[in-house]
Amino acid sequence: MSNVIIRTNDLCKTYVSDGVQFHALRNINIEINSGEFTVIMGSSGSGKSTLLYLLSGLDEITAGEVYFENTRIDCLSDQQTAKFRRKSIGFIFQAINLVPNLSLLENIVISGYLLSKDRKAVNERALELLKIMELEEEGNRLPSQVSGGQQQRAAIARGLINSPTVLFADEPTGSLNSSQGQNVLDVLTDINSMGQTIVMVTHDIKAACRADRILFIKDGKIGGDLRLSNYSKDNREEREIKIFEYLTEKGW
Ligand SMILES: Nc1ncnc2c1ncn2[C@@H]1O[C@H](COP(=O)(O)OP(=O)(O)OP(=O)(O)O)[C@@H](O)[C@H]1O
Repeated sequence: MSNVIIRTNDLCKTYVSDGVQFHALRNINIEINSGEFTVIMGSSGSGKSTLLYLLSGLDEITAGEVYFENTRIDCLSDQQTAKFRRKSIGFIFQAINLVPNLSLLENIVISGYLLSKDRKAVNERALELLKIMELEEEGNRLPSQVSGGQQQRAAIARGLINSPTVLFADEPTGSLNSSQGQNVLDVLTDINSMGQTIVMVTHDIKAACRADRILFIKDGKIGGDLRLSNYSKDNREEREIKIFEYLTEKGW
């Protein structure tokens, strides 16, 4: 049985700005597997975030097809798309985007209340997630009263509140210092080892070495596909060397 969870067929995205077309993604054909930690890497402007937005149904495609658990998501109605987003995906942004006047706990539960009427179950799940994120003491604080790393961990909890099929992350460590970033990556690695499928965009090799697999984008096309699952997750140095070797081999 196939464990492919997301599949694209000749996926394209063209932006039009001031009447000028820009082909941000061209004929992307990829499969993403359930339970894997997939990283999308590439230089600035290569199309990484655009791909993440199309795979998660957050933006409209120009041409091609996107299948999520065998459902074609690029031609859903607005209402179906909204339901799909709430139920099947979680999303973490570089800018974190917590609501500033709500506590961390309120930020987490509010996404749950939008989907489920069982507030008690949502509250219990939120407390469980706060524990996993090591934020038990901070739940009642406002985002401004905790560190950037703690804010991002709360955002991860918010992204997980509805137990999404896939957690998408767009440069989740981009606004954090090195130790906060490592901490957020540790959390993502832990939840992946509990079975959570993750697709993360990064240009940072230290973040990418957490992946089972890295898809490289170059000028809007898939330029490489590297599997790291044969290398121990604990030996990140070996994984970083492998990525460097691969990039050198490709002449990037
Ligand atoms: N709304 C838009 N209108 C026009 N062009 C856009 C738009 N969004 C993105 N682009 C262009 O599409 C290309 C891909 O953008 P994208 O944000 O996906 O790149 P990226 O690899 O994520 O870059 P970065 O690492 O700098 O965030 C870039 O050249 C960008 O300028």
